[in-house]
Amino acid sequence: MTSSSARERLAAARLYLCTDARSGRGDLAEFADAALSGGVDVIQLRDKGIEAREELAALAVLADACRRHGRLLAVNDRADVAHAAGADVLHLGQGDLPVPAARALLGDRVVIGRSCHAEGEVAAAAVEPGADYFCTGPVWPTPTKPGRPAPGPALVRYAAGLGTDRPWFAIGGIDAGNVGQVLDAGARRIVVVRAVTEAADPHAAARELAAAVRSYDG
Ligand SMILES: Cc1ncc(COP(=O)(O)OP(=O)(O)O)c(N)n1
Ligand SMILES: Cc1nc(C(=O)O)sc1CCOP(=O)(O)O
Ligand SMILES: [Mg+2]
Repeated sequence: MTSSSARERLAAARLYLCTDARSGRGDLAEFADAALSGGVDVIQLRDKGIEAREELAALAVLADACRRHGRLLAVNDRADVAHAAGADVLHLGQGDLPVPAARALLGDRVVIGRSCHAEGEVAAAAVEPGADYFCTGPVWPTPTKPGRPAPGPALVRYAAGLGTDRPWFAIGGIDAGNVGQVLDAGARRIVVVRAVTEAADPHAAARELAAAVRSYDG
């Protein structure tokens, strides 16, 4: 895949899933198949504290699923792991590697994203050289990111008001019951964790979210 096609596919993505290595009650491949066939466009392995060797093993499972479904594989935090896994995407938070350092390690092929939690961070990420997309959140307080204050839908409205061409996603506390509020605030792309990883039927959960987000297209 060329770098431009990964960027184009990231721009076309509407539903981005972060999962740990244990989702699917031990059958990560089955879980990934269910989520991807339900409409997830990007899967990130987000498993804080996992050892690199174990992380690479889980990424190999997700990479195989992404290849079969033609979707993007994302790595959280670590440029070395993204390189070793042959990932399409690296996601960096405000406290992670600076974008130029990651870009120097990964070259132009890999899509790089940034987390933002305040207006100033959003304004900076919208023009930051080397960054391809950004995320705003948490929209609502979430146990997945304990202790992270939630700027709420106001930050989504701020990002939408910038009118930037750079792709951006809303994240934090989003599920099928409140996704309409996020879309009404101006988001056209979302990231979820529990709404799919903790769903009794991950395929149906992904399908419902993907349909909701895509219903705001065009
Ligand atoms: C797609 C996506 N958006 C935001 C985050 C959060 O990144 P960060 O703030 O670095 O926090 P951790 O996830 O590393 O705990 C993300 N991982 N992915
Ligand atoms: C990983 C993460 N990052 C956030 C941010 O605001 O950057 S919120 C978050 C957790 C989102 O999990 P859930 O969908 O289960 O609420
Ligand atoms: Mg991080």
